[in-house]
Amino acid sequence: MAAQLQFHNVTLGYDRHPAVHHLKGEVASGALVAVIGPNGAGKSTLLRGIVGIVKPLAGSIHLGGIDARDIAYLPQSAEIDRSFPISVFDFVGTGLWRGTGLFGGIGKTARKKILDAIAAVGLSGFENRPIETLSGGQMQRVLFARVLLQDARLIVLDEPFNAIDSKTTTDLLALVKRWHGEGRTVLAALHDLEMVRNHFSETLVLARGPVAWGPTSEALTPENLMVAMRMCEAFDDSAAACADDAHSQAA
Ligand SMILES: Nc1ncnc2c1ncn2[C@@H]1O[C@H](COP(=O)(O)OP(=O)(O)OP(=O)(O)O)[C@@H](O)[C@H]1O
Repeated sequence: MAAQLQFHNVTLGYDRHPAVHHLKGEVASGALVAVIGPNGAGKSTLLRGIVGIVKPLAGSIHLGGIDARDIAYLPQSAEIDRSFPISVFDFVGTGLWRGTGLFGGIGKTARKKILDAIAAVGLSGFENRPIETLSGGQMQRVLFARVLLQDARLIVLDEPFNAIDSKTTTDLLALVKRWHGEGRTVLAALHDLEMVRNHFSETLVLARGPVAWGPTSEALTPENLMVAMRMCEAFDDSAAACADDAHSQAA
């Protein structure tokens, strides 16, 4: 299977302080990958690196045959400014920007697509509600509807099931499985290890650097989780980029 994503010894971070170190490897097209690790392990940073929000301090990330517009990204809910005055319909409709442009009009076909996406996440009737009035679980459904509409080859989900009830989780997990069944590549940062074991075929255990990466049954072991915990605890947050990273960046 062709690679959808390649990590070439990539280091990602903020203000020259690395948050994810020396990641090498690739994600096959159509893979369903869980990214797990303790708090602060670098999961969000890695996902932000993939979608281009965080630029590598060293090394590189290659997208196999797609460009950044072909990626749908669901950020952590805390990163979304819910006070922005926008309705559910208009927010979900931003998933079509790739086709319509920022100021493109929404025609009949686009309107139907938006309504269908809202219906697919069980929110018919909520179209005119301002997003700030939604519950956490409803907002998560809205975010999934926007991803659905993006029709992307690569889908990147940052803690998509955080703080939502089991019914919502079941519904949204079914969407993830549908995307996987359609041959899309899906990466998700997750904390629920039971869910990972039961539903994700591949797992990357991250602790600033990779601890293990492969079939979930081999990567998600108590030993690897213990190593990840220790590595995160020992990590020096104020460390600068490695000398060889600084060199390769300058080159
Ligand atoms: N915008 C930022 N500026 C500076 N440092 C940041 C920024 N975002 C994250 N970091 C730091 O990068 C490191 C990795 O954070 P990251 O959010 O990627 O971890 P995570 O695995 O997603 O954690 P969690 O499970 O708690 O969401 C942490 O030390 C964090 O403080």
